[in-house]
Amino acid sequence: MYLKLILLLPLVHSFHVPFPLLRPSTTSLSSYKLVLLRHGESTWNNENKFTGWHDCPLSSKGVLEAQQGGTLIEEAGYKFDKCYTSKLQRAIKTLYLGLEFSNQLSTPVVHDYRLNERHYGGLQGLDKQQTVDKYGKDQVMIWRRSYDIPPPECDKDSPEWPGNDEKYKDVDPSMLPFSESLKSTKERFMPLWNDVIVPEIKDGKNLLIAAHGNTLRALVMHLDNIPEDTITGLNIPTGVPLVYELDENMKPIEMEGRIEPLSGRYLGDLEEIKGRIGAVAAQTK
Ligand SMILES: O=C(O)[C@@H](CO)OP(=O)(O)O
Repeated sequence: MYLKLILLLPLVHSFHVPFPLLRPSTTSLSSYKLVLLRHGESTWNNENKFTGWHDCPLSSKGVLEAQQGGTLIEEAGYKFDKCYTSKLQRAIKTLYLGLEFSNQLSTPVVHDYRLNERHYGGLQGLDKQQTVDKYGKDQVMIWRRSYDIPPPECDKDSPEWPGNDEKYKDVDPSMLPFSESLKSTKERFMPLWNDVIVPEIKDGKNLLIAAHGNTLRALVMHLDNIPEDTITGLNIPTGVPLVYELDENMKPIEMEGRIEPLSGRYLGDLEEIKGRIGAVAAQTK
């Protein structure tokens, strides 16, 4: 009897393999899974304003997008052990709506400022199209999408400098930006990825990261080893779950239905997603 049980154990374990999406907390034998989610449309996205660290809420469309993102997660069967998000309400609210609509609201959540959007410096609050009219399309494109050129800085006494915001009172002020390029955003985020998130993934935890367009661009740039001159053309749509499978070295496995240069794949209708990606690009014409 005991012998039979012992012989059966490996078989019981192998039942996990064909249904990796349905398992609550362990990984398949071949890969780790990670789900990324950009927040739904915010009120300032809707008003076409540079947002950065400004803490505006989701628009009503953004709420719907986040709910739909949660439904897609539920339909695909993803369950999370833990979630990471920023200190900004549009990402936090998106995360909770995503968890609510995938029936896992009790999942533990970590809020870390290192997942905040790229700080847009002195541009925060300006209308994107008016900024194009004033400075020209090329200059604004450099501020929006160049890899290492930051927008002009905000002032130290500006409400847009996070050192003047209670939310960041526990953060060393020297770590709080006046403006950031994608490169400096990536440098801010990578220690959280390497020191905190990667060990949890390797420990077998299924994670959901709800963050922002530019922090997620920084993460996929790292995961997919995207060159600096290619990342400039990459935009992440609001509220669409992006699923990655990673090997034991945290290298992504190319998934079916992916949109290059990403190895991960978005959940949902590909044509609609492509339209939403194009809409982000078209915010400055
Ligand atoms: O304004 C912002 O903070 C970001 C994301 O909404 O915009 P962009 O896509 O122009 O970097």
